[in-house]
Amino acid sequence: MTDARTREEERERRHLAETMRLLNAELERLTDSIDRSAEFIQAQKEHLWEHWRDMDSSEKARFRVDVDLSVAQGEHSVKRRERVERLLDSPYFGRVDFHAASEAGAQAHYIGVHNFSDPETQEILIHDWRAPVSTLFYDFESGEASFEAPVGTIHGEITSKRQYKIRVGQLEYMFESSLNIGDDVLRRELGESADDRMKNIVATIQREQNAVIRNETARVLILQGVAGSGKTSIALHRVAFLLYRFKDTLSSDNIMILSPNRVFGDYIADVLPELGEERVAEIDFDRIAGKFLEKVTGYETFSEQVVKLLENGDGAAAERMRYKATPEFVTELDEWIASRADEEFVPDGIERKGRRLSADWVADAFEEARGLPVFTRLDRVASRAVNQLKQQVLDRGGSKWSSSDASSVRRQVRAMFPYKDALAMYRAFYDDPARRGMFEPLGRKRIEYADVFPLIYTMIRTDRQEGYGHIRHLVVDEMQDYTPVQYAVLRELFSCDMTILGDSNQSVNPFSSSSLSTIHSVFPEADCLELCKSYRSTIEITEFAQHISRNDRLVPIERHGPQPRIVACADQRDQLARILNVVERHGDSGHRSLGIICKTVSRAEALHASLSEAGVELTLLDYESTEFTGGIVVTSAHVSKGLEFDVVVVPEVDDANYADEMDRCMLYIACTRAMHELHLTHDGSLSPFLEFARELEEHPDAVTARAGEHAREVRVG
Ligand SMILES: Nc1ncnc2c1ncn2[C@@H]1O[C@H](COP(=O)(O)OP(=O)(O)OP(=O)(O)O)[C@@H](O)[C@H]1O
Repeated sequence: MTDARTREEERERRHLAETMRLLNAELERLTDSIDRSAEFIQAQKEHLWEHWRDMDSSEKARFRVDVDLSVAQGEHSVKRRERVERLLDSPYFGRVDFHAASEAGAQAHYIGVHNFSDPETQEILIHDWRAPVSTLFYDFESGEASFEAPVGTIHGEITSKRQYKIRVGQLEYMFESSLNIGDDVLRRELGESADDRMKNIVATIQREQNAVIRNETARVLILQGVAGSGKTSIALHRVAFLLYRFKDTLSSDNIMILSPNRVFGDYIADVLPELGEERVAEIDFDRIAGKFLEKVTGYETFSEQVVKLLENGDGAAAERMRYKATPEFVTELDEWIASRADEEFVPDGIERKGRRLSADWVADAFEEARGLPVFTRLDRVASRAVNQLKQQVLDRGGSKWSSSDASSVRRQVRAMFPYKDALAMYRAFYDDPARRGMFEPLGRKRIEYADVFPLIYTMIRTDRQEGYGHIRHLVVDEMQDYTPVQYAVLRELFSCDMTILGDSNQSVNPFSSSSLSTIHSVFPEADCLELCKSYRSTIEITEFAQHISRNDRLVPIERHGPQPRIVACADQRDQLARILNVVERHGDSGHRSLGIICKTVSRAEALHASLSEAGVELTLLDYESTEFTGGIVVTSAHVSKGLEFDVVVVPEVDDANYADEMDRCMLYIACTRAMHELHLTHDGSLSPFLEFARELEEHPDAVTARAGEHAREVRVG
């Protein structure tokens, strides 16, 4: 190391020590203030209990205000203390020296997860990564640069940029990097083992990712990104950015994430708290379906549909799905619903208790409510009729008006329209000979998944429904798995900004997946952005997965690891032994998480049972799971969406198991979950999707003795 570098590093260590000293002093000050607030509140409460009877109402009110104020101050200090605690672990990760054109010299700006100012001088010692000046760190190399400050654009020159890794207050390494966020630091970060949960990436956000995070103008932003390009991470950082940028008008209560399942929701749950923001509410399409259909009809779930297709491909069902998965279908259904009122409502006279309203009166009342959904319109006519007739009956004197009279009037109005509810109407949509056979309920009271959202859409378009009015920003992950009609439902329920992200190569159902252009046709006003760099996996794993499902736009990050292994096994027993072998070696490696990803949940259950019997401690993740656990996990490709593991094993990659297009999607998803190592096992012939990798195939002779003891005559999955 040169003398100059040693001196610089020494200077940085002193700066770090001084920052830590100030942070520790602030921590102490906040802890004192929290303790004092707690003591004050306790004293006030005791005083209140003792003197409650003697106090007049104004005194009581004053006391309550004082207590409320102290509670609020205490809560504020607790939040600040949490931030200081986070900074004490790693106060900053970057520094940018910027010489503003209007100033005499360059100034060093340290960037961390939160702002921190010197309590005495108020000088900003650490800038929040979301602050305007921090864009210099993410968006520019050395040389000319500018950023948008509240006072306008500040032009100048970046004279130096540094990156640091500080853990538990200790400087582990630092890099001088004139480039964007240096590759060395990024590679080091990516080379680390997977955490149990998704982690924040503030220290190494790349320029193209920063553009998505800091986009303030798009009302709807659609982000297509290859596997492992950081879409989910970016969406969460974008939420944190928006909460910071619009802190006066936007809170975490106004944001919702629509995620593919609860395991995924749990997996990402820590990112926002790590960034100093509250968790945001989460929802999925199954819960939306439950809310609407609970009292209407039974229905197949998305996962049941996927299982049906994977286990016993049903051509006619696939045809129905395909028909209902186009934007044209939404237009057709929409137009049909809109024309029902004009075509099928037949006004008639209403009679009750000897009083009558004419068919013309009814027609006029119905016309006046034009613009409302048809069932709301009928209710409006019925309410007006009830009021009119009731008034007439009461004016005449002598007779009374009861609730059964009102019900009779409502029944008469409903009888003027041939459908009793949205479900009846939706069924009738398929009476048209051109659509015959496209609606096949699963028994008397259960509909196919492909009908769930068309029906919900019909319900929304025909009757007033409660939406999510308080939500101001919705994040939709795995966008490719949702059909245009699901987007139409979202549009009706959420009239807010959206960030929609996904990857068309990772669809779990090729019959009803949506491409970027399909989604764009539902949101023509959307800004579309694309992320092509893939960060998760080593170049060897990424290239392997590219052969399964090619995306020419994908650019792998330069990080190397072992070649994926395909192990040809003698039989099921041998295959189980090979998997046990990987599990055993995993225990001794430095890696933390291992995902064994089967094609379906039922295969995952069987393998979970076999491995548990062999004494392996592991967790099964299935459709009912709500938590993501680290360690060794057995799951299905569908459930593994969005997750990642240090090491992945994909069992049973034979030609019977991975044969059609849907299987290809599953195999691609499974392989792209691996960060550092990928193992595939099979007995029988290799899947045609892996033909390209024949030369990687290993044909070990015999089962290893230790593993062989555990292996039994069981199916692997
Ligand atoms: N700029 C970055 N710095 C460090 N790590 C990154 C960066 N971008 C992405 N990663 C890492 O890459 C991995 C993939 O990120 P993420 O899960 O957000 O990608 P994704 O596009 O949603 O993946 P998929 O669609 O395959 O589920 C994560 O481990 C994430 O931390």
